[in-house]
Amino acid sequence: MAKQSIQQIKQRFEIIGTSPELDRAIDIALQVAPTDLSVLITGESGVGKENFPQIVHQFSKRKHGPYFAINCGSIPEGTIDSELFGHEKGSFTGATGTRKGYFEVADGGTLFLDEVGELPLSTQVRLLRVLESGEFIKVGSSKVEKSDVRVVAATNLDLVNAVEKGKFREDLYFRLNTVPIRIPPLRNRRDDIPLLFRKFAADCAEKYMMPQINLSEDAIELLKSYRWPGNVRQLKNITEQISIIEKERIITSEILQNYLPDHEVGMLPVSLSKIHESEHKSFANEREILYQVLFDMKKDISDLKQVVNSILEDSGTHSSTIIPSDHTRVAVPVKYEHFTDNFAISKTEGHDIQEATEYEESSLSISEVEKDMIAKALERHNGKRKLAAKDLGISERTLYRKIKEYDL
Ligand SMILES: Nc1ncnc2c1ncn2[C@@H]1O[C@H](COP(=O)(O)OP(=O)(O)OP(=O)(O)O)[C@@H](O)[C@H]1O
Repeated sequence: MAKQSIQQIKQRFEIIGTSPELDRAIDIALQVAPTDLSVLITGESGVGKENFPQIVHQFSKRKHGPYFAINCGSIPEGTIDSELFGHEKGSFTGATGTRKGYFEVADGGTLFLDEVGELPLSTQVRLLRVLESGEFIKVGSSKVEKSDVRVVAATNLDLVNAVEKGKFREDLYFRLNTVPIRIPPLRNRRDDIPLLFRKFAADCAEKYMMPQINLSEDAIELLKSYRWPGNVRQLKNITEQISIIEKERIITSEILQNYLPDHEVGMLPVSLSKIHESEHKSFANEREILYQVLFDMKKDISDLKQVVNSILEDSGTHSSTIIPSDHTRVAVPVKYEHFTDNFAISKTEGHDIQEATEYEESSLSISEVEKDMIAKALERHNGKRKLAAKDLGISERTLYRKIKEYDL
């Protein structure tokens, strides 16, 4: 494909980057588009896979037909068959009428199955059948129906590994992977990093009507040398954070490093102290949010200990009751009547020591905190995953995965 056409595609789909790997991925998408072959787009999370099925659709003979993008990871296992293939009235509780599925409504068009690796095995069987013969059966029906749909699938999982583990059908993998398109991680196309930064900074400046941020020379080098585990999505988030939080419009490497989580040396809470010191809370991904929560909880506990100690010292009863800052289990001979939001403590009147209460610093694991946060967010939003995911700052797909993982 001529460079010119690739350039036009980039403009039309607002794809930024000049790396040969990215150009090659666009080139393959354009070449395969007019055929009816299945396409599998692979690449780490956040690399920019979502544009590619649209390129395939827009440059195919189906471009005037319907196009639907379905996130397989965010649809509960119990309803995925019905979503994809439809159902008959009365086929399950709540099926008050017959419903068309995506394969029926997308007849003559393209279906983008994102996170295809998340499909349950039983749905994989149905998918293979429709891909091979165009035939499908609605849930609760026995009538075979036909549909002419082209499937473009995407995944950030290692499907070969999933096949080996028996989680993904090998025949379906080969059927979907007729033409693979691999989107390289951002760290393998470092020259694109400053271009993407400039684009996101310009978008942000326009959106919030503010002067655009620019990088100093040393900041460009730092940005390019970073590993970008969250790829373009992470770069976009960080650019937006800097645009909004920083007053300076020239971003130096000193400013920039406050926003780059220390993934190179492992994501230890120590990196949070840096964040805390600078008071720039940059959360590149959900794990960081959890570290921040843990960090804040730990700080709250030590603040609390200090308050208790100072009260005990004031009342002269401290000799045997100082709460050590680093011990996990201590005896506190104070009756806590209540803790207000700002940790004021009321002792029982007239008696400094009423009873010995055992105080145990809770040793919550990250997963426990995560589970708790997710459960609370779901409760707050009456089980509405979309709102809960937004509240938690994670994708709906990730939330769905976590719900399954924690059996919530
Ligand atoms: N080359 C690019 N130019 C401009 N924006 C990009 C580019 N690549 C990705 N983006 C932006 O980065 C964000 C993440 O991209 P996208 O959602 O396509 O990632 P993904 O690979 O599908 O991730 P996931 O597997 O987690 O769904 C989007 O906002 C997208 O617009």
